Amino acid sequence: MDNVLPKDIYQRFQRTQRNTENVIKAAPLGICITNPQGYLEMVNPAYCDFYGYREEELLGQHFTIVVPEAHRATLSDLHGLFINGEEIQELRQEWEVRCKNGEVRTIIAEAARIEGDDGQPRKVTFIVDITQRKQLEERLKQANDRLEHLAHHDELTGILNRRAGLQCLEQELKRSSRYGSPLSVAMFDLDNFKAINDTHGHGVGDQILEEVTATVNQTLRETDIQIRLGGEEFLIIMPEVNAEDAQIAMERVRRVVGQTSFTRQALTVTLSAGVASYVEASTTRLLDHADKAMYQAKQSGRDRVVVASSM
Ligand SMILES: Nc1nc2c(ncn2[C@@H]2O[C@H](COP(=O)(O)OP(=O)(O)OP(=O)(O)O)[C@@H](O)[C@H]2O)c(=O)[nH]1
Repeated sequence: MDNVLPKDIYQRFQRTQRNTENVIKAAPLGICITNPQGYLEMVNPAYCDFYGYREEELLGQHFTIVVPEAHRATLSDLHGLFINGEEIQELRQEWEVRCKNGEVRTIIAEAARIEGDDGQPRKVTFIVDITQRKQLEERLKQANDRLEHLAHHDELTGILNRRAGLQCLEQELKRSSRYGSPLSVAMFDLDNFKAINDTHGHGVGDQILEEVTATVNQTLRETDIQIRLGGEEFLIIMPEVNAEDAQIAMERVRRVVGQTSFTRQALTVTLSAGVASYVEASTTRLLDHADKAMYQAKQSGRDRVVVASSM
């Protein structure tokens, strides 16, 4: 280097500077430089393309031109802290930004503090568009939520399915056993449902199941839990309710369902129910008793509630 003339050094320096500028121009990621007050001093083509602005529309503008209204104050504060060196040297964060056409996108912005040729600090920000990744993540989350819901709920009626319902009963039984509180269950089955399907079709049958579920839910207390055991058979868990009150509640359900017209065809349907109350912490025994009581209700003419004899 000793024998290099000052003119050569100057030319080399100029070439290096041009090279750097070309690299910044060609960079696939958006780059901008802001002054200490937050005004844009440099934007590269990728930055302009991403936001949909021309270079001259951005230069001299406050950087929050691309920030949604709700985040402007926060980002301005953060910029001030960062440029004055009160925060970490480099900042990497995910942000929502707004393009010229109003579209909101998600970026990861990585910022570094540099010294400008006037000795003042500058913020260089590199942005990477992660909108698509975010959208995919969101769709994946929604799909997972849906799967999670389907794993525990009956698709037709939206109430708990058999597996989730029985787990729930298990928990409620444990609670009753621990605190010595009452717990009742009512198993019910729609009467002569086959005839409805045969006469009006399976679609109408499905609609009746949906509407009956909603009617029963409205008739119950908020703390009661309705479960679809399968087909036209349901279970209601009534925490803190003794056999006598469960019978009263179930009689009300039976009456309301029997008096309601379902579907556009204004069809009526009745139900038979068996009520059993907790004595010992066995899900199987409790369900068995409710089932037997429901069978008795069917046997003795349907459209009635039978309470299981004490266990
Ligand atoms: N539409 C519809 N029908 C169903 C569904 N699940 C079960 N079923 C029908 O429910 C009917 C049940 O018939 P059965 O078990 O003979 O009982 P029932 O006709 O209700 O007579 P009882 O229970 O003795 O009063 C059958 O026709 C099943 O196909 C369903 O998800 N949708």
